[in-house]
Amino acid sequence: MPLTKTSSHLLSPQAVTELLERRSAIYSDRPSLIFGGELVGYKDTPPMIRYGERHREHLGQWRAMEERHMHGFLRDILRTPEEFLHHVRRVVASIVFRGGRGPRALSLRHNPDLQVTCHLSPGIAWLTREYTVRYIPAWTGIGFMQDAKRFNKIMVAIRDEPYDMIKRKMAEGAAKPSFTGSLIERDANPSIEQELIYKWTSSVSSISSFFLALSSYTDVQKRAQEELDRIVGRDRLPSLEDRPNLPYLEAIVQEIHRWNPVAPVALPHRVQQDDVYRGLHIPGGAIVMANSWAILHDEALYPSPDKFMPERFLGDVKDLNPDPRRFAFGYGRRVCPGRDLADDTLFICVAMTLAVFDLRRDDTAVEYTPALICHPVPFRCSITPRSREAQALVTEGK
Ligand code: HEM
Repeated sequence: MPLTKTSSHLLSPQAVTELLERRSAIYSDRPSLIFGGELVGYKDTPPMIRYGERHREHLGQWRAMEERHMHGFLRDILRTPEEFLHHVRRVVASIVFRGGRGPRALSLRHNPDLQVTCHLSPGIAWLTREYTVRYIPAWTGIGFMQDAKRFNKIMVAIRDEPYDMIKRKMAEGAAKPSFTGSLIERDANPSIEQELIYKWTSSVSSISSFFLALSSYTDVQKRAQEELDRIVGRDRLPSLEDRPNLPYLEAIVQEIHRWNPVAPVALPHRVQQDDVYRGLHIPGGAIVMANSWAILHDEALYPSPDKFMPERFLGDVKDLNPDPRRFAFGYGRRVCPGRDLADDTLFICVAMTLAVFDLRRDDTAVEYTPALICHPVPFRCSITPRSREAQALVTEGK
């Protein structure tokens, strides 16, 4: 564990558990990020605010709404399968901040900058101590300052537009049920709710990974479809209630969280006072990064870590293959409050999609954008209905 005044990298489950979880009272602050925080506009979002400034709320259960949106997603895919990545973005946006689907989600269509977080390469986002960068005007033409200005504009639009629309509709009594709407109802103070929407890109990434993995590993796909046919049958779509009876699908969801984690180094934690871990002095103010990717790809914990192998979670070997959700959603008091929503959304997407579609890819390349939040590089994937009956389930809906 290399330690410096400014940053420490935790590479083992023991270190993240001991420091970020057991000692979370002092390891839950965030450092201030100049580029990714202030300049781009993430500064006052829940992931970036200093510890103790605001209280987080846990997300509620949204099963029926998730299933309804996911069914709409299947219809979209049936109509224009080649646009599946766009449909993924829209369904996640719909689940997080709107009950209905319509022009606002569509207005973001084909906007490459939507993947704003992809561009926050760790190198740039880590300009935490370079306070001078804040004062370099964009007109100097220095690349990242222009990027910051452009990203900031998009961030403000992504942040404010859907939220303002839901608020307006609620005032008119015309709002459909949505996650954001329910939060507004509970607390009229907009700060937390408004900003929760930032994170929906994380779920987009994990659902895109599902399409990438399952279209490449067709043997996994076949086994999942066999389980779905046996347990759910072919005359209805699966629901979240089926989840406990679908262990192989559950294992696929875990493997997606592990294989290419959305947030490979989680988000930085800042220790608030001097501390000692295994004889090492950790100075107050140090930035502590948990390298979740390294843990989730540790050969000693997950044998053949680069392979997409859901069956690793079906065995019961002590100390092997721990549930990756322990690491993929972050740590201690800053753990992701959207984890249940995100995990359910991923499960129902995997189950419904595989129940009715076959996925196939000729290309086997697996490439991700290097960033704080990683996405698969856009790829092609053929998506076809499994049968006439499956197609009818999508169009008629049961
Ligand atoms: C697969 C999907 C997702 C993954 C893998 C994920 C992962 C993470 C990670 C690693 C963190 C940092 C935790 C830490 O600092 O230790 C985080 C924070 C956060 N996530 Fe998620 N997330 C996902 C989806 C969501 C969704 C759908 C929402 C909201 C609707 C959400 C809301 C948040 C918020 C508000 C924080 C900041 C918490 C804090 O700093 O106290 N996330 N997430």
